[in-house]
Amino acid sequence: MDKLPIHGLIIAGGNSTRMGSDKALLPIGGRPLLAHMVTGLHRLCQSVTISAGSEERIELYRKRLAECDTEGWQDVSFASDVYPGCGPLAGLQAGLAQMPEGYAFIIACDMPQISKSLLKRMLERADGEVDAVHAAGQPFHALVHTRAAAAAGQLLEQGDYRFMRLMSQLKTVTVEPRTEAESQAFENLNTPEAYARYLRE
Ligand SMILES: Nc1nc2c(ncn2[C@@H]2O[C@H](COP(=O)(O)OP(=O)(O)OP(=O)(O)O)[C@@H](O)[C@H]2O)c(=O)[nH]1
Repeated sequence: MDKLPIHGLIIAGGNSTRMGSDKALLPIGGRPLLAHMVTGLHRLCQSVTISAGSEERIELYRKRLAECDTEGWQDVSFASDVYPGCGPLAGLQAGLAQMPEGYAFIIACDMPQISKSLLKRMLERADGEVDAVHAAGQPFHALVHTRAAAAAGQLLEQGDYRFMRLMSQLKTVTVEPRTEAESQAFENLNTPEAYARYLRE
């Protein structure tokens, strides 16, 4: 399939407190979840960036990905947080700030069920004028223009770390899932129960 004219960003610098171990490294079919996420994004996007938080985490992820079948995606980029410890908004800011200009497809590291059909409908609404295209109440599996890095940085400077606060400041349009499969794109593996359920299904 032809790649879409977007770049992929995986936000992956969290603490995985609810899971109790690093979500990005959860084994699925013998490979870490992060490798599945990179493969999924690489098929759809021009490039893949992982916003991994710290330099230590970047080294760990680089090493773990290098152990996997790369399926052609040796060219993954990494970003470290400029505002460490400030949550997903800091991950978004760090990633967007170093990505090629344009729309970035933003996904959390614990969302393995990327929906190509939903993404394509989101892209149809990304006309260059809107800053972000997302489903109501959902910050991830969304398109955000790289110019939003500035507004994210301003919020972080003010000590406001709320991701949806950024969305409320941007010019956005919403695109809702139409099918069960599209809705599943928003499911996170953020607890051991969610992970066990995903492995069973
Ligand atoms: N780069 C970066 N990513 C983050 C940060 N905090 C959370 N994330 C990522 O943002 C996404 C959504 O965050 P959460 O689901 O709350 O992840 P989490 O903080 O690891 O999980 P909990 O500790 O259980 O709340 C996940 O993919 C996290 O890896 C951060 O400070 N920096």
